[in-house]
Amino acid sequence: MVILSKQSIQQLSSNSFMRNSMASAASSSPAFLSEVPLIDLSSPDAKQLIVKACEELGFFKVVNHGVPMEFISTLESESTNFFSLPLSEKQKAAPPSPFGYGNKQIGRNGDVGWVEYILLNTHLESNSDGFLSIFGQDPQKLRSAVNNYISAVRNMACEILELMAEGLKIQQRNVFSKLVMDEESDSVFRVNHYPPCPQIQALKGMNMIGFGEHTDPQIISVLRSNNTSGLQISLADGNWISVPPDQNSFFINVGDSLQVMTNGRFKSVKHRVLTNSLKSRISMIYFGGPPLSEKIAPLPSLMKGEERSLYKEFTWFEYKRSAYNSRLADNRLVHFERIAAS
Ligand SMILES: C=C1C[C@]23C[C@@]1(O)CC[C@H]2[C@@]12CC[C@H](O)[C@@](C)(C(=O)O1)[C@H]2[C@@H]3C(=O)O
Ligand SMILES: O=C(O)CCC(=O)C(=O)O
Ligand SMILES: [Fe+2]
Repeated sequence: MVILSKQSIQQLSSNSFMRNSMASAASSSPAFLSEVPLIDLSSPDAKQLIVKACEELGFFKVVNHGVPMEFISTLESESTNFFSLPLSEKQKAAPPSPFGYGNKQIGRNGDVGWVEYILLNTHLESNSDGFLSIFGQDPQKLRSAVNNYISAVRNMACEILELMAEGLKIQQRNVFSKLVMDEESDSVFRVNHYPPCPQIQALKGMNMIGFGEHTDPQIISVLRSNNTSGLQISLADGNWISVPPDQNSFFINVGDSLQVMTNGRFKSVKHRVLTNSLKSRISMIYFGGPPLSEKIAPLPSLMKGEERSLYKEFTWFEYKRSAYNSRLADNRLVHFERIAAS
């Protein structure tokens, strides 16, 4: 269990934040998804089950993932140590522009949440040593902890993307995975800390937004959290469903770019995080993105008969620029949809 200092909790409890986020307090529906699709990566059925989950929900849970527990716990404890530092120390690594420490403000367009976080470039050499030395006591130790974790998670993401291609009967098995394995891949790593929010106990039936609803713009997101609940996904009918936490598994989100590459067959899942009144949540997410110059378009081999592309042509650079100029809850793909011919 992660225990954070009273101080780090107080840092988030400013009155202006409470006023601001009360306005966006969400009514909680305690429903838990009876079964999040569960994929055993060692099972021969994995590829079909992954395709089914991506078509129906855009979200699933993975076991037998092969990521050593030691890599996960080392990074979680480094992160816990960092978030327990005084705010003045953490702010030496701020603002997240785009990489660094962020507190309550998410992105550049006015979104706020009951969260503090670290955003890192997965090419670690692009993050300054100064930043890494604030994050960890020993930058060298931290660098290797982050490297070990990211490379193991990237390999797992690659295996999943190859199973997706096989399940979709695409000849080129690495059609998706080569994009995140590319040296130029524009991938991001994020650690979120949601301190407990005791004030919400008084607000019966309400919850504070930790991270507002959104879809992830990249190809694939690989999320691991501690055992504190909070993550919710939106179903096709608009209902929000709580995802039971599982610290030994990973959760996979289909991102907007994969929705486009499959011409809408896979769904980019809308999700959000609500804060817990008693326990802090730590999540670590790898966002696998393509190189900036990559053209994102439906794969011709997936287009059946007269099927037309639902999207205009764009590069990841163009999509990312547009996404980073949008608010969290905006539908970012709508600007890239083709108007259907009548
Ligand atoms: C409000 C925003 C935060 C975000 C950039 C954006 O303008 C819209 C997309 C957001 C998101 C969601 C998934 C990831 O957490 C993230 C790093 C990303 O690539 O897109 C965040 C961006 C962010 O926190 O800067
Ligand atoms: O922190 C979480 O559990 C999810 C956060 C998230 O969706 C994101 O950072 O994009
Ligand atoms: Fe997300």
